[in-house]
Amino acid sequence: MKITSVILHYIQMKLKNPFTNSFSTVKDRHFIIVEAITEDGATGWGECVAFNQPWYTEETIHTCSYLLKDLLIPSIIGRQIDHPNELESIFAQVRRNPMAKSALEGALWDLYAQKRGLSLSKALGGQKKQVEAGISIGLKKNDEELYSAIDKSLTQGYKRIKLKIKPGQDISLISKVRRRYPDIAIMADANSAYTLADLDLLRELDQYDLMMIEQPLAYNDLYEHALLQKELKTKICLDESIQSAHDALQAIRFGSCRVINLKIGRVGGLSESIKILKLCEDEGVDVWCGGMIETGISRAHTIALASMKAVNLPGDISSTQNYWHRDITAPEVVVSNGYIDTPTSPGLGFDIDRDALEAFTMHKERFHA
Ligand SMILES: O=C(O)CCC(=O)C1=CC=C[C@@H](O)[C@@H]1C(=O)O
Ligand SMILES: [Mg+2]
Repeated sequence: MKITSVILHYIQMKLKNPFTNSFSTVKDRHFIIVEAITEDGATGWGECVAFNQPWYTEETIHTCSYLLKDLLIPSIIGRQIDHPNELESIFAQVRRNPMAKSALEGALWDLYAQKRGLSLSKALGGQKKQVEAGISIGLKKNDEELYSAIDKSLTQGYKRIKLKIKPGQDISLISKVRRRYPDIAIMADANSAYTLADLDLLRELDQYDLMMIEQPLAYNDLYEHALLQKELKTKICLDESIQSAHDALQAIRFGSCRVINLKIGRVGGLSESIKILKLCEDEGVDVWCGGMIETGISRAHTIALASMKAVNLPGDISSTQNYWHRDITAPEVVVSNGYIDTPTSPGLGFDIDRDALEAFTMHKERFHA
């Protein structure tokens, strides 16, 4: 296939409710939606999931915009590309910056799947007809709000609940939730809010039967997580620390984690994600697909990835209704009894709602061969 033009749609979407974690409260989301068009007139879609500020990883929507416009789009436009795997060497001129690369790579995977008449799931090698959905619940103003969010998630059938924690809202929060809900599957995500000086506190979490604790220590650390994992019964899951298959290899070999939260954007795209899944399968490490408070486009990529056999735990793949009044894809992502059906039609399996896309668009930029 040959990409003859790319349109970047800069959009802004307001969340139904603010989402708070240890470092930030997200109220509205800016995305760059990538529309890539081939010489045959086919259209593929990708999404840049970076945040406005670099509190999660170092990338932002602005750094991604610069890289897409000045380096990544020019490197592929007008060029014959037979398989999205070829992008790894084409993008090698840019070190790191996985979210920028992933935004464009996702559109090429969509095109590649369409061209072969396959769903994205099948094009990746996915086998599951349905994927297991978990939900991520942000920090709340008080216990009542937290319990009501948990109750709602349980009614909707989510397979596991992820709770955000931070210093001052950790043992107290988890112990109360565990007392009130003795049998539910819960895990905690700290977004790097602790250090090894908090070892005693982190050890205390062992008594609450958490499925795992996600990214307790520094966003770029592997060494101290390995020391911590030796001290804990609870499995450590890494999120921010894993930005490539090589990071995943090091983390597994060092013993820094027993679980990986695989986010397509954070690791540079679907091709790199597949390498990580293969590694996890070979090494017997648990893995699930995370989300980025994203639109239906990125969710569609994530659902396709989660349909692969190596993904063995429910992901952060909540329904459209969880974050948005209106999404830019149709139909909505629906979670039913804790499952999402893997789409079977060619490509993403979701249509782009052009009216919604236009309604959220702040500006667009076009690039031609
Ligand atoms: O998209 C989703 O539903 C998951 C959201 C979520 O939990 C996160 C998204 C992005 C940054 C964090 O706040 C958090 C995470 O760390 O996994
Ligand atoms: Mg996380």
